[in-house]
Amino acid sequence: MWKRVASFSSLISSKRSSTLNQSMQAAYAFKFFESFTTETPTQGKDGMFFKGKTPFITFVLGGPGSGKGTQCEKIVENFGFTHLSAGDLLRREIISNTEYGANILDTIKEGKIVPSEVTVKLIRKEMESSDNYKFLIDGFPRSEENRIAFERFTEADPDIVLFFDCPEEEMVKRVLNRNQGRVDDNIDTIRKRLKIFESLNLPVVNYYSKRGKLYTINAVGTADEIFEQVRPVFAAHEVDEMRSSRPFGPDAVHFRPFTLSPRQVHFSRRRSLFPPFDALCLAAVTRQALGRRWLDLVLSLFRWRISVCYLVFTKMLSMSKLRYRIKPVPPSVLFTLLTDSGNNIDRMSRCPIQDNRSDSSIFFEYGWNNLGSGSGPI
Ligand SMILES: Nc1ncnc2c1ncn2[C@@H]1O[C@H](COP(=O)(O)OP(=O)(O)O)[C@@H](O)[C@H]1O
Ligand SMILES: Nc1ccn([C@H]2C[C@H](O)[C@@H](COP(=O)(O)OP(=O)(O)O)O2)c(=O)n1
Repeated sequence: MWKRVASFSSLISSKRSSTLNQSMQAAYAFKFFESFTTETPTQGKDGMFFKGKTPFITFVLGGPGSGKGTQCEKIVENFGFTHLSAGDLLRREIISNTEYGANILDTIKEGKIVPSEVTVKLIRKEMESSDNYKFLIDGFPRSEENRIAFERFTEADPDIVLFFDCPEEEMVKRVLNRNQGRVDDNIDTIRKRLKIFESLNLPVVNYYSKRGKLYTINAVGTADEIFEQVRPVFAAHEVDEMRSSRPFGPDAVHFRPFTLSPRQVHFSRRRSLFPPFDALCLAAVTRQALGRRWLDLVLSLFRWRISVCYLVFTKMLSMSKLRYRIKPVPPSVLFTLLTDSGNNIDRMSRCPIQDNRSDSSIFFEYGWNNLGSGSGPI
């Protein structure tokens, strides 16, 4: 059955399938998938496996024994991802003795790659049943065929691609010491897997490198040392993620899961909350400073210490996680800060009409020109 099926999967280009017996794999892949699945796969994210939140997908690539699984455990602990190891999912099929378990076992023993549709289906099923939206997909895609099948069936694109770069001899040493009773952890299969890694996996690595998604990690060193290279990648993206899931602010308007293209989501995630306020502050300070003699610039900045403090405060806030918990200061409060506190004495002494009205109302009556436009007492 595994090798009898003659129909080609429409997902796999015949050009790519020429490498390493790919055409044969492709030939039985689609039929295999048809039998494997109990439902007709529909393309697109809507209603498929994403429950109201754009998934955050990380592909974890690297040769056998490069330490992918070890680092994934640390990423899960530190950043709350759900770890989906393609190899583990396939091994689970073997252990559960599903109809195709035996075929998967043969493929793995040979050091070859299981038909993409099978692996994609298993991954997608796990994603669908997970409450999490942050996924580490370990050991996938292992070939261009894997990558294309994933894109087609899920219409999803990885946010990050990690590549653990490890010398071959180190990988061989680690795999032979792995001691997990795996059928493919023997020198013959490892040599085959390394060849396949080079011919099929490295093109995928190059593909993501060209698209600017690849983070190459030097996989030599202790697990902790390696994780110190991995940590900043996720720390940076964690901030972006929190920004995109904020319930208020500019992103809230732009963040509409499932209707944005991955590119649009990418940009909306990077939209800052504070630029309008920062710009307003900066404009206010600059305006005050313009037209003065250069010596007055320092004084004006001092006079505007509150707005400067606000500027620094918002900048710091925009870089911290607190930004998601603190609502931005409304423009009216900002104007009050700019007009009342910093210029109180000066403005009152220069204002053509001395009265008891609130500082803000005087500002709105006399405008910028009557505020702090001299080098009087601060
Ligand atoms: N940095 C490291 N230094 C030495 N051994 C490691 C390191 N990282 C992982 N290992 C060991 O190497 C073996 C393979 O690691 P694993 O995480 O399973 O790799 P992969 O998932 O890439 O095949 C395991 O026995 C693991 O304990
Ligand atoms: N995308 C994948 C991932 C794994 N496989 C098969 C073939 C691989 O040799 C085995 C084991 O994969 P696994 O990711 O567990 O291997 P390593 O952790 O890299 O040693 O599973 C596959 O066919 N397609």
